Amino acid sequence: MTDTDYRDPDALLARAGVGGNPDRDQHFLIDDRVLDRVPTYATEIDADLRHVLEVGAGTGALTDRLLAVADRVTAIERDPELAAFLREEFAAEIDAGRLTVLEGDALEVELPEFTASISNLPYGISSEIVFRLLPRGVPLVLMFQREFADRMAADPGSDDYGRLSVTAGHYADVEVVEPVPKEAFRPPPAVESAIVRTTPREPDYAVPDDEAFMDLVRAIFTQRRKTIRNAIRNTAHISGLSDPEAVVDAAGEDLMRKRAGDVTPEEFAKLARLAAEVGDP
Ligand SMILES: C[S@@+](CC[C@H](N)C(=O)[O-])C[C@H]1O[C@@H](n2cnc3c(N)ncnc32)[C@H](O)[C@@H]1O
Repeated sequence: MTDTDYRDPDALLARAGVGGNPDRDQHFLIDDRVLDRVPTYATEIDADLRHVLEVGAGTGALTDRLLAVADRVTAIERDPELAAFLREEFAAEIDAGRLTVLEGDALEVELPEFTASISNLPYGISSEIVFRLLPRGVPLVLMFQREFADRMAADPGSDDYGRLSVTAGHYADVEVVEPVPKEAFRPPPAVESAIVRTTPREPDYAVPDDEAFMDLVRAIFTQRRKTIRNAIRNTAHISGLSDPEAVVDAAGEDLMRKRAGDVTPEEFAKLARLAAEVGDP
């Protein structure tokens, strides 16, 4: 907790003249205690936040807290009225060079270099944005739907384990740090939420190409009930493998007998490496 005098989230909503539109993925955080805690999950692992990226800044209730802990913040907001409100409300911080408001779709704007992302995300873009942010190798503190958060943090062998868990687990240690009830938002979303923190780690099992790795994982999980051997064979047209048999032969019998839900990120990385070495032209 901090004694900084933050802008009141209700007053921000009133000044912005918005009520939150679920059709536009707008659920604003109004619980001061949650708002205060969100940045601390990042400062616990990186006390010196130089440049924070916030995706979906809304009326700026979280932006305000981020400016208190970071040297600089870049806030992306798609809604033109909210972007205009942010530029007006935070004019002093913008003039001081501490805040940049990027108006546009976070999946399309060119992302700056940043040292952490802390965001109460629009849930409609959770998957795409997380696959964009994870390869940057910086800490992420992101609010998701609870079910998405659980899938992201799932271990091999559990029902929730899938493409999302593999990709996240490859780039970072993933923790669900706080469940957040619907009442913390206005309007309340239909489902419970949770804050996830990812702490990047240099995998000791590098992949040659992030995109090829993600394509391979996605392809194999389309056949999660099949053995990896058959999944590799059946999905070469999706993963882009030119010589799936060479990968199957090189990967070893133990791995080929498993199913996707039991394969660790490290083993997927091994497959991606083999694919680059023997399976591609
Ligand atoms: C869940 S609200 C969070 C708002 C604010 N950060 C808060 O905590 O109160 C998500 C925000 O993202 C914006 N948004 C929705 N889709 C977006 C997209 N594709 N790119 C950027 N912003 C988006 C919405 O307009 C909304 O302001």
